[in-house]
Amino acid sequence: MLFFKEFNQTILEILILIILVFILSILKFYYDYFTRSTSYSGPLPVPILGNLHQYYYHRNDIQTWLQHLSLKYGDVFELYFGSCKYLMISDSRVVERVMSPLKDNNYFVRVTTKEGLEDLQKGHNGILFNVDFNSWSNIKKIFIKAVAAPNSLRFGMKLINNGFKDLEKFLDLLIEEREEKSIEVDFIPWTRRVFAEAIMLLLTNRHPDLLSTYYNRITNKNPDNIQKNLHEEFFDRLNITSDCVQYYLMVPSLIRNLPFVNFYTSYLYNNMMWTRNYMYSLVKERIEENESIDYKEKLLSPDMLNLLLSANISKDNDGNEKPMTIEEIGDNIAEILIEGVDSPSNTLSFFLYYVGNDPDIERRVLEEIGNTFNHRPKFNITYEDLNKLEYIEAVIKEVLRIRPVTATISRFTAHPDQINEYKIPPSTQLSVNIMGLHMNPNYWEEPMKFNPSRFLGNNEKETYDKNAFVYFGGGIRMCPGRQFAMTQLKMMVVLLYSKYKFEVITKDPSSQYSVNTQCKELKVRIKHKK
Ligand code: HEM
Repeated sequence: MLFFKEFNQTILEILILIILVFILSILKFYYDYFTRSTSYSGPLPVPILGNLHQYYYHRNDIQTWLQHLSLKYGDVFELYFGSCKYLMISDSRVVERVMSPLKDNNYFVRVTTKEGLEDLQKGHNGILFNVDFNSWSNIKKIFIKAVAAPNSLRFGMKLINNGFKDLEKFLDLLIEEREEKSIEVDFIPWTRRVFAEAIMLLLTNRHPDLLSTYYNRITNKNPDNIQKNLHEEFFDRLNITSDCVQYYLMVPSLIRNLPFVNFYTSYLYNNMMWTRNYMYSLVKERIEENESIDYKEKLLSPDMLNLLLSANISKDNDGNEKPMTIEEIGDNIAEILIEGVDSPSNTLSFFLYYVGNDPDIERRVLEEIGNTFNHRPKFNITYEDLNKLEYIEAVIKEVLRIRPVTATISRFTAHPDQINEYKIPPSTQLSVNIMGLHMNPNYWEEPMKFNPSRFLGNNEKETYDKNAFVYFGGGIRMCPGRQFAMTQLKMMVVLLYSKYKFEVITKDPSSQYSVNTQCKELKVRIKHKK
């Protein structure tokens, strides 16, 4: 009896001790929080999680949540992901400094080495998370040559043209089958496949046959019996890969490894590894191919994969330049594929949605296409033609103002800074709050209204504050694929609206899960134009 009494007593003491430690650590957390040196307002964080629980609560519409927070807490406020503090910025004066085009602007780095990136064995050697200026700029030069040089832009147009021809073939087959000569489809899988085929061909000279495999599956009586091919599987997993990187950057490993949470963590991690292994085998295949052809032929295919294979970008331990490893090359290509597929396809889907819901805007889009191409039934679109499409460009900009491809853009500062009234302490993680800027009544008249005409002024600087419009980011890390993306988008708009009439059925194609905008669904009825 006495033994049990003493045993219970000890258990009780241990419990009290645990509760005391728990209470003390909470008190310490809030003491540190309320006495922090430079403080901005923001939603109250909780220990370990910070504001992550609020983030996940609002995960279906992070952009609106961030917009509300900036209205509530001001143009510079704090948000905690785990114990990491982010300063969320939606003051255009701060953005101007943070997104300066100068090489040594103090804000070159996106994020510093984070345990999350290390846990993913994702080094800092690609474009997106590179912290070393020289290695980043070498890879960027290759990117510009393969994607953004005038020849590459023209080649990109040709690829979109070919992709559209395939799309047209399959849509026409579907339309012809119907008595009513129209078809209702979710447009997202189609548009995503056109862009994915184009960027894959541009970067790796490999045709992934995504449109034909998709058509075969949806027209088969037992679609579930038709297995996805490897390329399809890869592109379906790509946006999970992008979510995985965000998740590893934001969620501390302690939480990632908690029971039940670890199921989700493994799901993301395994997806990431699957896409990586796919990329690595693609690189290995190319190395074998190159070994079997002569030097002259190799020069004929200056795609990004070959350019990366022949460049000396990495450095060994003694600082000597050396070729990149298969893994480094694969990760580089995968990064660009992620950027190059989802951003344009979401933008095009939202374009169809907004234009389809406003007959006046639709009329102006059709008029511009008609006038530019003189109502020619068959035409070859040139790069110069695309530059004339001012109204369509304004609609694309307005889509990207209201539906930016990402809710935030990160920058890290090593040195302290003072930007107007804002003090930026050293080692601060900044995050440009895009919705806070794009929907800010200080910078935009009727910000909630979809109004492309706001971008039609003769001189952009006079009509809007360019630091309040960061649809392609800004400064030295600004999207290097922007011209390529704009060219492809305009081309798709011209081709689609010249041939088809669209009736938008989906009422709310709102964004989905995570900081990246994902158009969830876009049901449209498509028929031929008379
Ligand atoms: C509608 C289409 C697109 C939009 C709205 C878009 C937007 C963005 C934004 C906001 C950033 C961050 C910029 C910053 O940190 O300041 C970015 C970065 C990037 N984008 Fe795009 N993008 C698009 C299409 C593309 C395409 C088609 C490619 C490739 C072919 C691409 C490649 C990249 C790369 C490599 C980066 C990282 C740049 C760096 O860290 O230095 N993007 N993009």
